[in-house]
Amino acid sequence: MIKIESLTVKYGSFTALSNINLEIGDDEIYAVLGPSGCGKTTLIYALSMIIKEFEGRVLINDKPIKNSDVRIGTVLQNYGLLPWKNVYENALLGIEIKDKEKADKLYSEYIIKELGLEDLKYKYPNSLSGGQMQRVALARSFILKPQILLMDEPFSALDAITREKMQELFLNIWMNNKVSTVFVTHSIEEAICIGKKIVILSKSPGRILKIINNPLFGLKEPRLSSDFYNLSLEIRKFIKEGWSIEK
Ligand SMILES: Nc1ncnc2c1ncn2[C@@H]1O[C@H](COP(=O)(O)OP(=O)(O)OP(=O)(O)O)[C@@H](O)[C@H]1O
Repeated sequence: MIKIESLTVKYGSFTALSNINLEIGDDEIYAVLGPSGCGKTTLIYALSMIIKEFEGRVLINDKPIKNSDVRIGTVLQNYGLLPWKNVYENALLGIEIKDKEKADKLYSEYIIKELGLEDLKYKYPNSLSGGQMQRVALARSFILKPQILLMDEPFSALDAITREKMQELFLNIWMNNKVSTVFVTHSIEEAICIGKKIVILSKSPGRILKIINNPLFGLKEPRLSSDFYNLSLEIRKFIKEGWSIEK
């Protein structure tokens, strides 16, 4: 469980994120939508302790994040792969750093296979496409068996069809390994496919404008439901107003 209480993050005198309050259960994915520059990455950085100075509190299972030894899986925009390690080594990097003893070879192989990385195992990051690198970063996060999962536009480098496949694959793996997850995206459709809750942030400094309980979460093929279109229209209308008018 991630509890975010009155979180405000500043860069010097500039406020990037303002008074965020969220409670993300162990079996929940919060999809975060917000305009460019509103502080979505800043939120991921604060939750992953890349940014350590902030106002308010972040608790993981009721312990301040700074004092917890929680395993955090992150898929960041720059993928965070080490260029001198191959795909297999990069995928196992998180667990080997955190807890070599617990590295589960069978599970690692399963995730690598599920993410279609078997044939790429001995390749190096400089010979991979953006989408392939995203899959390696995703594999690394799952292999870590994290207690919380933070994803910053993890599928942005993929074409539409591969992106849909990856969303489905991600959800399949996640459903079998549920963990509190924050998933940042620019895509309304992706938020509906992935988020149990959809959080809409304001323009900078990012504040929470709305949290939507997503009735389509967990459906096998949400895009085929007529409610999918209605919900995306509703969100689109809300965003159009919410992001253009200062509230
Ligand atoms: N290290 C930094 N120093 C000063 N300002 C920063 C720093 N990092 C980010 N910012 C500013 O903080 C604001 C929020 O940035 P952030 O990257 O969190 O936004 P974002 O919502 O993720 O944007 P995008 O959707 O474009 O990726 C922006 O105005 C950005 O310019």
